[in-house]
Amino acid sequence: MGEMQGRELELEVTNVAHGGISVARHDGRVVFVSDAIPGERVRARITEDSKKSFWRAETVAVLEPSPHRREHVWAAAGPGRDPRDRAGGAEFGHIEIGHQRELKRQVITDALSRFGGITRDVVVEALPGEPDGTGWRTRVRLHVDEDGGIGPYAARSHRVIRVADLPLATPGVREVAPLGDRFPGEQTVDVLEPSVGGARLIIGTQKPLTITERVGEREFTLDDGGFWQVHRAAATTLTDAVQHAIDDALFDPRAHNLDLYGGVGLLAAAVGDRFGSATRITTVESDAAATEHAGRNLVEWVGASAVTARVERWITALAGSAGEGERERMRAGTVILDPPRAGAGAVVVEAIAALQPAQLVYVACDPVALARDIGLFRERGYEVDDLRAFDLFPNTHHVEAVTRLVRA
Ligand SMILES: C[S@@+](CC[C@H](N)C(=O)[O-])C[C@H]1O[C@@H](n2cnc3c(N)ncnc32)[C@H](O)[C@@H]1O
Repeated sequence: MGEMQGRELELEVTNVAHGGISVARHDGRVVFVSDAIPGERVRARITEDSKKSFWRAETVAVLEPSPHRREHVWAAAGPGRDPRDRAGGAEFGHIEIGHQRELKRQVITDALSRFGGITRDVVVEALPGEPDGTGWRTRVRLHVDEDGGIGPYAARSHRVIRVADLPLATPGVREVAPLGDRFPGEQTVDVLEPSVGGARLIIGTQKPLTITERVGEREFTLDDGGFWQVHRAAATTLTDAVQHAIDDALFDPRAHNLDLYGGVGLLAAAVGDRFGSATRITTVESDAAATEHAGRNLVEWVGASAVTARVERWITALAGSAGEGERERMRAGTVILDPPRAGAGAVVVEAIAALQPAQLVYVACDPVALARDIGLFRERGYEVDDLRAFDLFPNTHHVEAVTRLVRA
């Protein structure tokens, strides 16, 4: 810790950076500032000064507000509280919703240029029926503090913040969230509202129960603690986006098509629904419970199968062992991949590229990880020929992208 820690500075905020923070400069040094908006002048407290190249700071007072600043959608996360007592998970809640999307657009285009080596303009699309970025979260994790009380973590820390409400959550989640109750001895309380069957709680590590999610006419089962898209309209939006991203001219239902990081089979089903029940597609997922559900969720597609494996091992083994017939089916194939936040990474990109599929549809929740992987695919002969972005996480800095890459 250096001597600046805890000191307050006046800063001109100039840019937005990945991770929901803004950028300012002080005596030539970059300062990452939370809870500010580019164009503002703020008083900020230095929270980290151990690095030579940059410091971190949190906004204590806004001296010259941006025209895009508005009252925070969640008082518990807003400037009325000391930065250390602000609830995390709504770090863009003080920014007018259209401008949030503009900032997300800037973050994506900047990441694509810096890490992916491409210049591409992007529009961040609002989800249908999205009013102001509240009421969308179908899943909320609350943490238990030392007195048994519950709340979200503070931004960038594991301090539990007691809150009176959860405005980003769906009405059902808000209704059952036991915000005033105590859960001594537990670590977490999850509140979720699947699209079928009403809202419920998962207290600690209780035995998993099966729930049902509906997407259009189709139903998916999954464990209540298992992965499912969080925004109430996300599963439908991504189904539609993946179906549109696939280039028909490059799609062969008899090829070896893959749905990597497949969860309970949402995107494999999107492909099957578009190209028919004989479509061959293998979904690969590391969580055995999810794969078991995927097997059942995809039962009506005779060509679909679900495999429990870590993608990096499975795809490397395939790239190493495939015979000529298999390689031909892979070259004709379409690969959907929807990795967690860290992205697919070099090992997976290398193995996929070695198999030379006709097209890839990459669904990404982190623009920088996506851009890095795009850079790796480009070095191996693929190019982006379609990219859409969706505001799947309004009032947070997160943004989703769906990209098609084809052999150059
Ligand atoms: C972003 S989710 C996507 C799930 C699915 N495509 C969907 O939309 O519902 C990522 C999934 O990858 C799985 N996963 C994470 N790391 C993995 C790995 N190394 N290999 C295989 N699956 C992994 C997670 O369990 C999770 O289900």
